[in-house]
Amino acid sequence: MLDLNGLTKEYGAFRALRGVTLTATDAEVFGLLGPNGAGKTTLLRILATLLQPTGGSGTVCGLDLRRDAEAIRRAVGVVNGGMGLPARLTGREILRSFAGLYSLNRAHTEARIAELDERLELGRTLDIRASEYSSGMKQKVVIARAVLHDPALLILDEAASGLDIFARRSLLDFVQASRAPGRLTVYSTHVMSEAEEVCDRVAILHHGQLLTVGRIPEVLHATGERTLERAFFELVRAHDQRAGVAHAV
Ligand SMILES: Nc1ncnc2c1ncn2[C@@H]1O[C@H](COP(=O)(O)OP(=O)(O)OP(=O)(O)O)[C@@H](O)[C@H]1O
Repeated sequence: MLDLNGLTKEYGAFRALRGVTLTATDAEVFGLLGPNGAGKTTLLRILATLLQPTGGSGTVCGLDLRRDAEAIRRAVGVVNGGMGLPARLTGREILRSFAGLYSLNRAHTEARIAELDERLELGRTLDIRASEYSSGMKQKVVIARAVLHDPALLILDEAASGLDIFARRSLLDFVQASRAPGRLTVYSTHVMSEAEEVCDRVAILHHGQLLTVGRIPEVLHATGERTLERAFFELVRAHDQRAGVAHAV
């Protein structure tokens, strides 16, 4: 489903990703964790083919990140914290206009909107303009728009940031329910409790390098810690200590 081999990304002289190798299978929620500036958004943008890697290779749903960008875009849905919506349109109009981009027919679109209304409790958001949305209402429509075409890979990048506890709960429940054959959800966050709740496996990225990839109990066991947050601190600390030693030699 997702197969990355030594992916690198340089912005000028700055190395944002330093050889990322990982695989993820369908029917799982895969967590991408890391402190600010770790390279999470860079990696997710490469998966969505919004950025080209500088080196290495990778496939999404068997499609090549470099050669098959257009096909990958049809197979991917993206949600990030900063997405905008056209202020003058209602939720239903926004979803219908997106359906047009994906060439979904009218009957399919209406059935899908009804299904997402039920799953995401879109309610009033469908019939009032986006300019009148609260941030939780906005995020629901952003998510509905991202999954309207039933993408094989759903990428959520800090999707819960800025949401109140109700909207956050409904997002996490939606992610929990997203596991299905042929579907992979990649959930990026720096909030460890969210990852602990919804992710089956996690990768911890720091300074563009993967410090670990595994099921959460394996990560806890390997670090001897009780919580993912403690395991995260320990892995980052140990890495920085080794890097400090390496710099000092
Ligand atoms: N267009 C760019 N040009 C130069 N440097 C960039 C660019 N985009 C990102 N970077 C740098 O690459 C590094 C990784 O950024 P990225 O946004 O991928 O991290 P992140 O893990 O998503 O961080 P955050 O949690 O703060 O969003 C950062 O040091 C950032 O400053």
